[in-house]
Amino acid sequence: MSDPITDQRLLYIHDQLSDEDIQREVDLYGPLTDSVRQLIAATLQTEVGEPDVRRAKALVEEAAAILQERAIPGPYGVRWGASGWKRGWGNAADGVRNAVAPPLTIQTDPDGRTWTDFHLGPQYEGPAGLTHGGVSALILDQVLGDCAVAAGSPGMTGTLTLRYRKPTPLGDLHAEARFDRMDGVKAIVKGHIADAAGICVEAEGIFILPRWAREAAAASTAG
Ligand SMILES: CCCCCCCC/C=C\CCCCCCCC(=O)SCCNC(=O)CCNC(=O)[C@H](O)C(C)(C)COP(=O)(O)OP(=O)(O)OC[C@H]1O[C@@H](n2cnc3c(N)ncnc32)[C@H](O)[C@@H]1OP(=O)(O)O
Repeated sequence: MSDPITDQRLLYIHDQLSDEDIQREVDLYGPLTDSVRQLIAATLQTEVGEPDVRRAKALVEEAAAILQERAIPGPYGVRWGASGWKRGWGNAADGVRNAVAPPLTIQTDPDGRTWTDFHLGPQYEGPAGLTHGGVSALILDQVLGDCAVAAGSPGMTGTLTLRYRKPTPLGDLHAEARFDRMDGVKAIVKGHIADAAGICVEAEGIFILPRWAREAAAASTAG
């Protein structure tokens, strides 16, 4: 029987890929992902006639069949190359190969502040003309989670608390996070999403390295 903890561990993979090979994959798959992202927006915005909709559908199905000819059977997981280059390429917020991701390019300043300027297209709509609250949560989860990583305390999200202070428009937005403190094994990180006029959503996250990873880290330090 499959065990979720074992399944999860098996998807953290050190595959020793060289930086040159990883860069080649970025250059190959990145533009494909961008094209699919364009397709998602076009699918919801198009007003062409019925024959064109049907023709587009057939072309999309043909493209999907080509890509499915050889494919991994499940999630991409998190992989590291020989130099330590980390690829969370299936990640729903910033995955290089995930067209559902806005995408986010998350930066970290020397003082540990983690931030991203990003653009949300029409596919992220919740209330009319506004960003879906769950999408804001997705983005804050990732930006706060990366801030915990930058602070040296990576972890799964234990608790994410949000306060939606004012409606978040679609379009150009900014998100940022700062490490607040450790409380035992819990890393506490605070952040927000803002538009040009100010803060829209505030967040506090508690990130915890799972027990199995804490035990593996303790064993490798001891050994
Ligand atoms: C080889 C490398 C391995 C790396 C490992 C990778 C980690 C990720 C790294 C980098 C990612 C960066 C990007 C992230 C961005 C995206 C994040 C997401 O979307 S995450 C998906 C959503 N979250 C879940 O699905 C969590 C599901 N929950 C769990 O897995 C566990 O419940 C977990 C890890 C949260 C805690 O499990 P326990 O077994 O480690 O916890 P116990 O040992 O019982 O408690 C430790 C302390 O934490 C508190 N605690 C436990 N659960 C809590 C919770 N949910 N909220 C707040 N505190 C909690 C407890 O009260 C205890 O506190 P006291 O030490 O007594 O003060």
